[in-house]
Amino acid sequence: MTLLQVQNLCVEFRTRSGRVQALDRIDFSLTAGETLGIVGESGSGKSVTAFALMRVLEASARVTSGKALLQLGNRSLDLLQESEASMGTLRGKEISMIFQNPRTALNPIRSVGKQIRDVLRCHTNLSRAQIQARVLELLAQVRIPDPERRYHAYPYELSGGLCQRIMIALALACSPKLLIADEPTTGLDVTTQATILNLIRDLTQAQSMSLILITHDLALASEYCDRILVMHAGHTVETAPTPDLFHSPAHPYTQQLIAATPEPHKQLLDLAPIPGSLPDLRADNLPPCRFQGRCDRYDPALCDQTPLIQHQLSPTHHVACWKPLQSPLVAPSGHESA
Ligand SMILES: Nc1ncnc2c1ncn2[C@@H]1O[C@H](COP(=O)(O)OP(=O)(O)OP(=O)(O)O)[C@@H](O)[C@H]1O
Repeated sequence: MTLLQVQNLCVEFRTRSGRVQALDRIDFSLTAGETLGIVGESGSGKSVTAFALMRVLEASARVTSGKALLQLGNRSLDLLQESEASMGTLRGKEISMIFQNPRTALNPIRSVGKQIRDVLRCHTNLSRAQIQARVLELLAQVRIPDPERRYHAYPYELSGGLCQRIMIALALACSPKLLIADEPTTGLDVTTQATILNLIRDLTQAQSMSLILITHDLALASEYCDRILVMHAGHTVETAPTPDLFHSPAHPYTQQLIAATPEPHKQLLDLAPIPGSLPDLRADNLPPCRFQGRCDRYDPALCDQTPLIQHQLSPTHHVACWKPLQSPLVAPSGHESA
């Protein structure tokens, strides 16, 4: 069953130096209980996608088109159209987010136990005693040692790893249907990273939640995600089940990302850096394919056609490229297969 359907999502920022077209026609869906990885280099639009879904974009941002349909029972809500009051109810209860830096996401002047208590007070009808018990249960679930004592701790008294566990407890307090984890292990050491990601995976699986895991690390996404969506410069360039993406990448950017991803058998010199950089998203006449300036398969006669083509390689594998590395299933009507 589809839990979330994002269609044609476009977001821009107004800046002094012009309009930044941060997201352009983002499309993806997520089924109940599925883990979707959103990967791409810095600036590709991963966080803006998450903020748009949570409706926490900053004031200079504007959603210029699109839908984000969240299925709750037999109700379908468009997250981009819901009132602020309705979003206040949905956030924390039905959709939650774990942010990159737990120290800045947590309230620095409130004890962590009280912060979890606040979420439960806001979204449940539990009694005072039940809330207290649930907070301790959540602290134990995210494996905080000595929950009774840590309840009274302030974020500055806890390590980065413990703060991230508190964020997870806050996000999962009301068992939302969808959890968005935006680079949840930024700034943590490798061992703590694995512990935090395993914790997120175990808790979301135990509650059959859907998870969107945002990361620039393709290797990490391959370990934790059922499906991967690759973003480049505000475009969705490829979506596929994780094994398909690795065995038969269809977009040249995905292929380059895989070649740049460390693996146990690869030497440092085997890793191929991705040439070039993201295009300037302030440009008024961005090319239809935003990867063309970095692509060795670029053919102006084909690749400058607008709009950018969406090829289907299998029912679950899609690529936005005129010259994909794999043959499409069927050429879309009106187009020759590239
Ligand atoms: N406040 C802002 N004003 C102007 N442009 C912005 C603003 N915030 C984000 N952008 C632009 O939106 C684009 C997408 O940014 P986003 O933060 O989503 O990237 P990201 O893929 O999450 O990167 P990172 O991995 O570094 O978090 C970038 O080009 C960025 O410059």
